[in-house]
Amino acid sequence: MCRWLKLELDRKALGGRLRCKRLQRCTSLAAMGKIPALTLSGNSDDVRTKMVLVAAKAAGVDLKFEAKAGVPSIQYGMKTIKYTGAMLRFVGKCLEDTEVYGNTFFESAEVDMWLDWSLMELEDPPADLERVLKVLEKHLDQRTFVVGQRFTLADVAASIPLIHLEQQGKVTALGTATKRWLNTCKEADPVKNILGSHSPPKTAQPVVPSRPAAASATTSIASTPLIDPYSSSVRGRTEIKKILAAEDGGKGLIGQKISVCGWVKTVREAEKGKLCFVQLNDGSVPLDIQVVIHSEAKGFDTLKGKVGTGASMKCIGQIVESPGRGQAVELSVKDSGEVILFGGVDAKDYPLSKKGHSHEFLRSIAHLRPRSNLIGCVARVRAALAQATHEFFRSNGFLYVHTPLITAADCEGAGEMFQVTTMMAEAEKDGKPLPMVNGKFDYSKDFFQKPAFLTVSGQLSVENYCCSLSKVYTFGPTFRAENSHTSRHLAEFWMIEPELAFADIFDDMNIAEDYLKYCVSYAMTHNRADLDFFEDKIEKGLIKRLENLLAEPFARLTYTEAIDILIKESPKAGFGVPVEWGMDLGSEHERYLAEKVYKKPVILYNYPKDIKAFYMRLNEDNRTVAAMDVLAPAIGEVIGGSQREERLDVLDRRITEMGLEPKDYWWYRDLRRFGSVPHSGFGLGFERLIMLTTGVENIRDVIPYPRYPGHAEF
Ligand SMILES: NC(=O)C[C@H](N)C(=O)O
Repeated sequence: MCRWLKLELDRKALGGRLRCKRLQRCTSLAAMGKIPALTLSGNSDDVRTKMVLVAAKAAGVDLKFEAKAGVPSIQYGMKTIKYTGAMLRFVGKCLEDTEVYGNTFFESAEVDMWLDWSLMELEDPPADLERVLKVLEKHLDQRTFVVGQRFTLADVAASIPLIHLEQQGKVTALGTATKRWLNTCKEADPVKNILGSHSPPKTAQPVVPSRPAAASATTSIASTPLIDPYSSSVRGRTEIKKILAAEDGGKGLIGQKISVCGWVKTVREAEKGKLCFVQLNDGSVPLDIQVVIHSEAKGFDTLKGKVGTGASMKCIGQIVESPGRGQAVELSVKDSGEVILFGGVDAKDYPLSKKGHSHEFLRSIAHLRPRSNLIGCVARVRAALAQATHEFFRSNGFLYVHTPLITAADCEGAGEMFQVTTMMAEAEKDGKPLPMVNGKFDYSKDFFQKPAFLTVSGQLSVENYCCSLSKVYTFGPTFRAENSHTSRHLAEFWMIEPELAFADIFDDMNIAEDYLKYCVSYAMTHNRADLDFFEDKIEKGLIKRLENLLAEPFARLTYTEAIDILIKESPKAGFGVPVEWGMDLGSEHERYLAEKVYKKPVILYNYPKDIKAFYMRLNEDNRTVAAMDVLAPAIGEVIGGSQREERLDVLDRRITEMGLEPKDYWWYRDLRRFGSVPHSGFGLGFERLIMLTTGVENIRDVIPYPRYPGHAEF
C-alpha cells in the first residue's frame, strides 16, 4: 500500500477528513483497509486520563476509552503511546484540520511551552501551588486563553488538573483572571462533555439539573455526572454503581453528601433500635450499599415495621469509610440526613427472603425474580451481550435488517411452527363452525388468506438483503413449537443470524469465531462483577473457562474426522447412543469432543447432507454439505451455519429430495436466477451464548420470561 494512502487511512481512522487526491481514486482500497481503533486505557478517575480525553474531544479525534487500572496509555493497533505530554501532543497532531495545537508555527511552540509548564508545575499535589497560581494569574490577566484566541492543549493541560485540585478542596483562593479563565474552560464543550456538565464541589447538596445533561460520548464512570440527570421525581439520586464500582471502591467520595434509592435486600436493627443497617440495591451493580441509619435522622420513625426485604426507599447521607468488612465505604444517615420510604413491605407476604431461593421457585415468581441476585446479574450480562452483538457487526460493516416474525415459509422444513390465525377467535365470537373446504380448513377466509406461522429463523429473509447489501444480520425472537421440556430448549428464543455475500464456509467459521470471542471478551471487560457472582455461586472455574475460550484458535475438523475420533474413543467414553457415520451427533458426543478431546471450542463442518437442511451447499463428494456447527465445552452446540446453495438446479433437486415444493420457495429461488453469488451465514441462539458466558445451566433462567410447554404466564 502506498505510504500516502496508509497515512490517509490512518488519518481517517482518527476521524479526520481525507485530503489525499490519490485516495479518492482508491476508495475501494480504503474500504478494505483494516483500520485499528484508537483506544485510551486508564483509570477513569485519573486526572491524566481526563486530560487526554478532553484533548481528544477538543481535537475531534475519535478516541475510544477502556477503563483499566494503571498508568494511562494510548493504543493504536500494535503501537502504544505513554506519558501524558506525549499523548496530548499525539492527539493534538493527529488531524490537520484542528487548531488545538495553535494556529501558527509560533503558537504551537507556545502551546508546547505551557504544556510542559503545566505538566511540571501542576503535578498532583503541586509543590508550591500558591506560587504556581500567581504565575498563571499574571499570564491570564490580559488573556482569554493561555495561548492565542482559542481553547488549545495549553488550556487542557492547565485547567483539568486545576479542576481536579479544586474538587479535592485543595484550591482555596483563585485570582480573578484565573477564575474567569477556569469558568470559560469549564464551559468549553470538550470539558463539559468529559467531566459532565456540573462537577459538584466536595460537600454540595444533591442538585437536580434543570436540563438533563447530554450523555457523554465516552462511557466511563467518571465522565458521567455523579447525580443521575434523569431522577427529578426523587430530586436527584446517585446510582450505587457510581459509588461501589468506582476503582477505589468509593473512597474518593468520602465526605460527600449523597442520595441513593433502591430496594432493601436485608435490614437489621442494632443498639436497641437506635441504629438500622440496611443493604440497598438499585440494580446498577450486583453489589448492595450498606446504609447505616441513626435514630436522629429525619424519617427514621416512619421505617418501623415497614422496612423489610423488598421495601423501596431513598436515603440521603454522607459517604464514610466503612469499619465493617466487605465494603470500602458506606452511607451514614445522621441528623443532617433523611430517609424516605417509597413502598413498605409486609415481610410475611413478600416471597423473596434474604436467603437464596431455588431457580424453580424463582421461575414461579417471574415478575419479582429480577430482584434476586441471580436474575439481576443475568439481566445485566444479557443486555451487555446484545450491545456487544450490535457493536461487533456494526464495526465489521454489517447492516442490521429486521426480518418478519410472521411468515408463510418454513425455513428449516421442520414443520414445528406456531400457527398464526384469527379463524378460531372469529368462529368462537360468531358461534359458527370453522370454515372448511373439501374436509380441510379454508385458509382463504383467514387473516393472511393462507396458513401463516411464527418464524423459526430469519435466514431466508435476510439472505435476500445479503444478496444486495453484502453483509447483513438479523437479531430477533424466533419460535419453535417443539414439545420439549429440556433445560436447553425454549418455545420463544432470540437468534442472531448474520449472512455474508462472497463468502464460503471458511469465511463463515472465521466470523463465527471472531464474534463469539468478541462477545465473551466484552462481558469480561464490562460485566466483571456479574461474572464474579457466577464464578462464586454458579460455576467454579467459569472465568478460567472463558479465558481459555479466548486464548486459542478453536479446533476445526470435518464431521467425518470427528466420527473417526468418536468411534475410537467409544470404548472409553461409553456413549449412550453408538456412533456411526451419517448420524446426527447427540449432545453427549458434541460435549465429549469439546470437553474431553480438545478442551476448547470445536468447529465441525461438512456434515452428511441427509441430516441437514435443503439450503446448505452440496459438496463435490455429493454426500456432504458445507455446514458447520460450533460446539463449546459445557454447552454443546452454540452456532449452526452453512454456505448456502447458490446453484439453482442443485437447490431445486435438494428441495424436491426433502419432500418440499419448489414453488413454495419461488422468491428464494429467484435469488439464484438473478445474480446468484456464493454466500454463507449462521445462527446463534442468544440464550445459549448467555449460558456459555454465565455458566447458568437452565435456559429458562437466562431469558426474562421463559416460554415452554404449559408456560406462557407473565
Ligand atoms: N441462519 C442460520 O443459519 C440458522 C439456521 N437457519 C437455523 O435456524 O439454525
